[in-house]
Amino acid sequence: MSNSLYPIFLKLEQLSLLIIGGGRVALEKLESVLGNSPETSIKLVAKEIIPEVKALQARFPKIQIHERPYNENDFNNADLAIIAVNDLELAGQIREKARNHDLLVNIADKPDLCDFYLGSIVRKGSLKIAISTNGKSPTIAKRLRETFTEIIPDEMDMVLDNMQDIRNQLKGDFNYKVKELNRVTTEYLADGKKKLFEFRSGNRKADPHYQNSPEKSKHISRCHRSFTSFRRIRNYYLSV
Ligand SMILES: C[C@@]1(CC(=O)O)c2cc3[nH]c(cc4nc(cc5[nH]c(cc(n2)[C@H]1CCC(=O)O)[C@@](C)(CC(=O)O)[C@@H]5CCC(=O)O)C(CC(=O)O)=C4CCC(=O)O)c(CCC(=O)O)c3CC(=O)O
Ligand SMILES: NC(=O)C1=CN([C@@H]2O[C@H](COP(=O)(O)OP(=O)(O)OC[C@H]3O[C@@H](n4cnc5c(N)ncnc54)[C@H](O)[C@@H]3O)[C@@H](O)[C@H]2O)C=CC1
Repeated sequence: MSNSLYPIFLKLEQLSLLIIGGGRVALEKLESVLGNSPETSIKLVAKEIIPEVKALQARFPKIQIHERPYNENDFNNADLAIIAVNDLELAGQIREKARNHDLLVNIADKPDLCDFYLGSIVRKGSLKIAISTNGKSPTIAKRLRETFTEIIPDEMDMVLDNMQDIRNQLKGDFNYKVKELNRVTTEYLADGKKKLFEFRSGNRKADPHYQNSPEKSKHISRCHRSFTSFRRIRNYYLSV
């Protein structure tokens, strides 16, 4: 079986999501969506809706809930749909209607009918990793999520903050930036804090106030911790 799924990272909060179904599976999908993109505009329609789904409305005011059978108008203005109904034939019919309205569709229990799958999602601050097993084993996707969440240190976010600072400080054309960022990360992965800090404080070397300030010590320890973590992650993977 080929693995031709193509992952993208949607700005879901700028789109409109239609969910049909209000049972356990709809709840699971909603939690995944809201956990990552809490401001998403969601219209949920289902004949019967479990209390846990209804309760989400209090915390996430952009969910509109309609307890009734779905109808054709529900597809208007939606960009994506997640279908979690307990009836395959019905799911197939809903998919056709959604397609006629140019929506991309996920049908929870029918991979063959899906335009997209939901992934298992690892989050560490700004880092996000989406995992798919090509539909073969959602349980392994979940286990991998747990493993990565455990082994990637929380300080990973500091690595990203530092790299963003460095990136913003670089002056030059695109090729120069690419070269510098590759050089910086190669060096720091190899030997760490000193060079990174010199680079980071480069434009403040002439500032005696900064050189003796608590701010400088804070920056050194922050850089040190974040790149130590980064090296630890990398060395771990190189050793297994
Ligand atoms: C194809 C896909 C389409 C889609 O739903 O998007 C799909 C399909 C199906 N799932 C089924 C069952 C389960 N799904 C889960 C869990 C998750 N399922 C998710 C995604 C996907 N599930 C897509 C493929 C992703 C990939 O490529 O790997 C996750 C990652 C994301 C999310 O849903 O948020 C989320 C984990 C989130 C997390 O915790 O990190 C569990 C485990 C549990 O709940 O503990 C079970 C029970 C155990 C088992 O079967 O493994 C069944 C059988 C239904 C039945 O038998 O009735 C089908 C239908 C079929 O395979 O035919
Ligand atoms: N992809 C996945 O992760 C998994 C998928 N599944 C499958 O997902 C499906 C849904 O599971 P549950 O949420 O547990 O089922 P459920 O029976 O609790 O929920 C089905 C929902 O569909 C609604 N519904 C039915 N007909 C409707 C209509 N005409 N208009 C509007 N709403 C309608 C019902 O009111 C209910 O809210 C099942 O078929 C199950 O096999 C189950 C486990 C995991």
